[in-house]
Amino acid sequence: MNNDDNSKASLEQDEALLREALPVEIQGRVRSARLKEGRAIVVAEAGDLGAKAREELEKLIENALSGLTQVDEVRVALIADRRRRMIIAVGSGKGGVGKSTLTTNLAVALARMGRKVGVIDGDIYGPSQARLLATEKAKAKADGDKLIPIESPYGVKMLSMGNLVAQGKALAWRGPMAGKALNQIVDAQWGDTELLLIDLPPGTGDVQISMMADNKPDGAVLVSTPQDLALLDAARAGQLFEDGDVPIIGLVENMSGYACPDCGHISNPFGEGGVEKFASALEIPFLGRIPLTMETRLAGDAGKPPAASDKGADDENAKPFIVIAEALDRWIRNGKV
Ligand SMILES: Nc1ncnc2c1ncn2[C@@H]1O[C@H](COP(=O)(O)OP(=O)(O)OP(=O)(O)O)[C@@H](O)[C@H]1O
Repeated sequence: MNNDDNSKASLEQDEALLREALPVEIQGRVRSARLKEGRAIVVAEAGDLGAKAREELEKLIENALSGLTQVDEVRVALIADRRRRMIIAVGSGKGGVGKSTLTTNLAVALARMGRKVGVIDGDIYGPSQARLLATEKAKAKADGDKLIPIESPYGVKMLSMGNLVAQGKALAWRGPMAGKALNQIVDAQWGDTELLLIDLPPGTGDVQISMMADNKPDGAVLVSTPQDLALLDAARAGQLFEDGDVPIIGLVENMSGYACPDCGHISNPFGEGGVEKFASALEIPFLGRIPLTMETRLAGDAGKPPAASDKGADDENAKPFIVIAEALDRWIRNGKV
């Protein structure tokens, strides 16, 4: 080994020593850690943290390293090299087709598969994620200028436009204000969240336009009921993503087939297979269909997403959401559903 190799090995040894002395939950933030004549110099990522959380991070690093015999002094430099999280938008052309229900259940199913997921309720004019994720009683707090997401009981963090605006005042939030609110939520203190699902308002309005400009999603899931009119609107919503070069991950058919709770007969109030045919005509992947069931609606109102069922995919109301979440998980891993 020459001198260069020696010094490289010793730098690496120092770095490993310092990193290992830190609590596991903050190790991922460390960009570099060096030790020079008893002085530990740690550079850590804190772009997503507010003032109080930054102070705490600094203290945690100082306390952990000052206990080492090799260290006399600790210097911490916090940088704001904003960590990139994946953003997936869930959109529809029309309201009431089940976009929010799908977003919640995909988030819960992905969290149960081990992903760290956050939900953003971008539907400023009719926020529903607080009800769906049972966080209605929680108030969003802030650390300095950073909002702190709310922990739902299902392992999914969330923030809603509804947390930023007093009930009944949403209509005054037009244009740039709505877009700004969305930016503030995307920039919140999401911590180790790796994936944000945005439940968009229906259509192609202000929130969508500002999202495409400032927080362009990595992909979009479109949801539609099987009626022709809903499909045409979904196509229009899809166009917005295509125009902005956002890949459409696929199309979901919601409220397809209604199983009569008394006799089990399946009827198709909105037609059958329409969304799949439509997806194939547009060469968009078809991600799956979610039947219309009384349980799904009641579960939504009660803040108990079917995807959180203890029975997992053995629960017939959870299964369709889990199947679509698995397709999404494959897309996140290999870019293909
Ligand atoms: N598969 C389903 N089976 C039964 N009810 C459903 C299903 N999907 C959604 N619903 C119900 O339909 C209603 C509308 O759903 P949801 O709020 O998810 O739609 P949305 O497209 O987000 O609507 P909005 O545009 O108002 O935000 C809710 O009462 C919900 O519980």
